[in-house]
Amino acid sequence: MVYPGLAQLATRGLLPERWAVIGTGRKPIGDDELADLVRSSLEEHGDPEHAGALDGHVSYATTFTEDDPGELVDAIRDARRDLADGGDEAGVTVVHYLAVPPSAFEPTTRGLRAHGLAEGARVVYEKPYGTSPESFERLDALVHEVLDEEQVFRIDHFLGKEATQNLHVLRFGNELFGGVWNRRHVAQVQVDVPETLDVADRADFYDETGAALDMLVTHLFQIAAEVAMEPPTALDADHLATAREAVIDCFRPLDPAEVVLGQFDGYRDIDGIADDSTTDTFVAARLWVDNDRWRGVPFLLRTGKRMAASAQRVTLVLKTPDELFGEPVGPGRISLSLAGDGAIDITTTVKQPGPDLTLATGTASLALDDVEPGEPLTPYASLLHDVLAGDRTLFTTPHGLEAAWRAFAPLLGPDRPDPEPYEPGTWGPARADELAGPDGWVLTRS
Ligand SMILES: NC(=O)C1=CN([C@@H]2O[C@H](COP(=O)(O)OP(=O)(O)OC[C@H]3O[C@@H](n4cnc5c(N)ncnc54)[C@H](OP(=O)(O)O)[C@@H]3O)[C@@H](O)[C@H]2O)C=CC1
Ligand SMILES: O=C1O[C@H](COP(=O)(O)O)[C@@H](O)[C@H](O)[C@H]1O
Repeated sequence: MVYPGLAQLATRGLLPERWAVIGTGRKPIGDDELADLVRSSLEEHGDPEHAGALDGHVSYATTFTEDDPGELVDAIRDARRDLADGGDEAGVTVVHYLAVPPSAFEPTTRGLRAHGLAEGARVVYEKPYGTSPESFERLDALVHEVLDEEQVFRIDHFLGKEATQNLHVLRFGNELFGGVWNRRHVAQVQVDVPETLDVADRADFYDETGAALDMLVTHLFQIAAEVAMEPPTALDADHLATAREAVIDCFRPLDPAEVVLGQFDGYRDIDGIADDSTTDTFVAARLWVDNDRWRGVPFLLRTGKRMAASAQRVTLVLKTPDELFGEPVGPGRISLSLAGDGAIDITTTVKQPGPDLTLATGTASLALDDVEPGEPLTPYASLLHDVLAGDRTLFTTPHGLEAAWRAFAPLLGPDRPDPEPYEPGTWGPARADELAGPDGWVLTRS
């Protein structure tokens, strides 16, 4: 996703005039293999029109460890010299992008310090930033020993999605929606990200991470915070970010009895996965936001691999009167699809066309790329652009993450539920359906 993001920025003329990418990893990669890697990344995840946008800009060097500079330290030095083109090398912005498993964040940060690569650089950390409250604290202490906070960009690409940013525009820009954004009008909130995807091509990363760390404490918590935030003191990007991070303090620590973990049948047969792995490939949780606005409204969060469908939906299920003209009313929903370029769908009760006063349900849909002049950036392109511009608004902060880890912590203790098996191609363990209440998950029903 990083290469396609860069390719989009390059094609749109949004990168600096002179730029270079040095890929790195532990094993050597030859020029042809690198070219294949980049090409397949662009084919699989990018826009065919951007093919070739990275040609001549990408090279590869084996990574450093704390004690060994590998090829990377020299490669960065040479690239800085080339990009400065006889000018001042201090004018070259260096971004270290740590798209590595969480266990590699600390050693890589120590390596940056050991090889003098931290000074003046920006460093992007992928998620999950830590794997527990303790490891989060240890990592963040180390990061602050090595870097100033202004140098740090903790990425959560769900925050870079067009539709995510529309959550607050829809709410704060339209009284119609802003007025119902509370427990008087909302029965429940669902953040639902089922995936048909497998994990076979990233078994090492996945087995040490699992669904709850990979997606719940990260993307789903951040989206829940986007929905739940209090109105910021000013409607600008900085205040919105502060409000988003602040509401995570109100997340009640998860009750393991309100969490269902799952593991799809066949997971343990994947190469690189232990025969007795208890890693979760599915998680559903009921989260409570303990403040006046949301008291009593369940936030239902669900995600998993090898499920029945792929979607990324945030839905506010609205309260409705019990009946109208003697007929049951509902459902009423404000729903956003975060996938792709995003969409907003409003579902309401309407009169069925015809002579009788009969009720029906209708949905009005707005594809966000239909909004003129529609030139959306992918989340990674958008966030990489922010990193280059030094704009940290859509990145997470230690304060918000500390609160997220506090709310997540009960799932790491002895009460962590055992993952329940589920058939690939289904909606996960049956118990997860009960969690959503009598009307169930909106996506499962549709
Ligand atoms: N895949 C996805 O859809 C998304 C992933 N992410 C995040 O990106 C990060 C990487 O995930 P993903 O790309 O899927 O995982 P992969 O397993 O595909 O890639 C991990 C990469 O890290 C390198 N690596 C592993 N250990 C080390 C180490 N000790 N030092 C240096 N490099 C190392 C590997 O290269 P080598 O083996 O050559 O060292 C490999 O390139 C994770 O933090 C994940 O949460 C975020 C958003 C989306
Ligand atoms: O961070 C991650 O996100 C992807 C889903 O990303 P998207 O581009 O489809 O929005 C998920 O599949 C992956 O497991 C996770 O690491």
